[in-house]
Amino acid sequence: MKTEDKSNMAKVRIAVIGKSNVGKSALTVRYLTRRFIGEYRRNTDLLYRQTLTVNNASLEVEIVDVCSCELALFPEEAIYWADACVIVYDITSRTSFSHATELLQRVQQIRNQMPVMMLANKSDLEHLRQVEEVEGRTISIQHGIQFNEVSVAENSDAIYSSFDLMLNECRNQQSNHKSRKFSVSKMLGTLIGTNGKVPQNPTNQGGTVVVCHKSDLYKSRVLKRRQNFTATASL
Ligand SMILES: Nc1nc2c(ncn2[C@@H]2O[C@H](COP(=O)(O)OP(=O)(O)OP(=O)(O)O)[C@@H](O)[C@H]2O)c(=O)[nH]1
Repeated sequence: MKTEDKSNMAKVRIAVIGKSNVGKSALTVRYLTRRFIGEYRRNTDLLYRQTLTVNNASLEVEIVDVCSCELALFPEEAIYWADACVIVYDITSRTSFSHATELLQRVQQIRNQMPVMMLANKSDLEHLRQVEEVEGRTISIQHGIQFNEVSVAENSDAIYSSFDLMLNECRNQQSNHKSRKFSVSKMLGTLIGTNGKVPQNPTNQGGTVVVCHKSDLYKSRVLKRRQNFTATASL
């Protein structure tokens, strides 16, 4: 795709959060590459960038996989940076469910219009289950968000359908916002003579995986700089 085409492409940023070891990295890589990788580098936040086709339209997606965000280190910067948020817990860990519930409340306190979904991972480990599906579903209904139980290891279809649904929701929000912004800039353009043209920055091409240190992510300037990062790292 040409750079000039890509500069008009919709872009969605997603923050994947949840307690350590729930499968955030495995989920992100599964969604983007269809592969399951058992072990990942710990204590590292990862930023993934990839162009996807969702509902026959290209979309530039950035996903930040925030490593083990304990409540004391609530990833506020990542939540403000993101257009949508995925909260993950592990059905074999009740503490990860309590943690996810607290994260959900805090996310909705600071970004109440942001699309959020909750994924209950490791449904293949039924014999170790500590959290019933109905518990996750109930809390999600109470907060008006999407919920699915999945197994990243077993490649549940719901991983793809739920991410796609959330990306569509973001795109719709953005196009509604854009059309409102367009009418305002058009009106201003008529008044000051710019014909409503808003300058746009060119965006990068291709899929990218950026490895960064956990502490860096809380500095928003670092995230902004990374948007122009082109080096790749193996998964
Ligand atoms: N059985 C099973 N194991 C899984 C599943 N998803 C992830 N795992 C395993 O769970 C462990 C943790 O996965 P990660 O993706 O590293 O978890 P994380 O949430 O990113 O962990 P932190 O980096 O510590 O925050 C790994 O051993 C994965 O192989 C799943 O669906 N089923």
